[in-house]
Amino acid sequence: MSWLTDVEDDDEYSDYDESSARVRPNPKGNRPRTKTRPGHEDAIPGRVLTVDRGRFTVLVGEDTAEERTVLAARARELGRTAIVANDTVELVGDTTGTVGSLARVVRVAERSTLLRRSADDTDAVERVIVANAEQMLIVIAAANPEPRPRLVDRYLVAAFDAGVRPIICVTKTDLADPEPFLANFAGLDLEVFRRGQDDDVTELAAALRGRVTVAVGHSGVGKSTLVNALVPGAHRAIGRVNAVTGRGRHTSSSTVLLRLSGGGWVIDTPGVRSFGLGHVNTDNILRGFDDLARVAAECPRGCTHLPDAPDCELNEAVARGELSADRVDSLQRLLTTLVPEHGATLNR
Ligand SMILES: Nc1nc2c(ncn2[C@@H]2O[C@H](COP(=O)(O)OP(=O)(O)OP(=O)(O)O)[C@@H](O)[C@H]2O)c(=O)[nH]1
Ligand SMILES: [Zn+2]
Repeated sequence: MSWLTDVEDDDEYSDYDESSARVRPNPKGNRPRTKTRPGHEDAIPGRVLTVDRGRFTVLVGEDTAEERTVLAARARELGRTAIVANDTVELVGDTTGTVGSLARVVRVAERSTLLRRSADDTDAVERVIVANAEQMLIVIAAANPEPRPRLVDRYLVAAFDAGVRPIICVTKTDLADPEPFLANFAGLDLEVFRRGQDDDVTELAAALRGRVTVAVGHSGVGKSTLVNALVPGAHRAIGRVNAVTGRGRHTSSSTVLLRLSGGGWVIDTPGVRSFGLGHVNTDNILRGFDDLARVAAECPRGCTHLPDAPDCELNEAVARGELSADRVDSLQRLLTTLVPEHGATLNR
């Protein structure tokens, strides 16, 4: 299973059936269908900060003198449309944000990106985790717990599927040299940050400034420690790594947006440890590789682009010396995470 059993789902989902939160397969882009209804001309926009038991905390009037958080519930007319962290929604009713007030969400704006996961690799039903993120910060420890390339591959696939730019931060570089591990990703041209105990986070903070970044990482890698360094005052609970399992203990499980002091947001996803990739298709991954996608456009129909694929243009371009073997290797490794017998067993 790709999803730890000790993780609570966002309560949002327990009230609605799976079909409610799913997005229709859409190989041409990852924009979901959004329900828009006429009326409510007086509705005001806001950013969903948290989702909890059918209640949404929405930031209204962002960066203005009228900025406030408003508690809201889903309007009946919205039906079962998913509302997730960082969605832009429109509110009607009591939007004053005063204690005891409750507004209604009447619209969910079209999303620019959409991070999704399925329950496991064999499950094509997907759930939305975060909307409109621009970057995915993949947090991985140099040691304790040992870094696993296949886990990072899975995050990368989820990022490419979402249309989100992946970046990596290796923590605990005081414990081990991260370079041998990072060599696995050399062909991907990723921005990589390294951090040891108490190192400052100036460079990473600069890469996040003014952007919306969703942070993901396996338990115990030091994600909370990192988020606290990036967002002083965030007070994300720091766990202890179990000496036997090398895993941390989850202290909280709901997705939350944290504001960066220089502008921008970090979205912490304590409940999201890995991604079931049952909903992802090859084309979605290829979109993250413009240079290779252009070549692969000439492949035979239904080409898997794997090393054994007959007449695959990618393999042939490498053989002719026209494409970097490293880069095609990297793509092929990501594509193999979608082959059930590889992905499913390497999931945890
Ligand atoms: N040596 C070393 N330890 C670190 C570093 N960063 C975090 N730790 C420790 O690693 C342990 C786990 O850190 P957390 O920040 O709780 O990890 P997490 O990824 O948030 O894990 P959960 O608490 O399970 O969500 C804590 O004991 C931290 O003090 C680092 O750079 N070097
Ligand atoms: Zn091919």
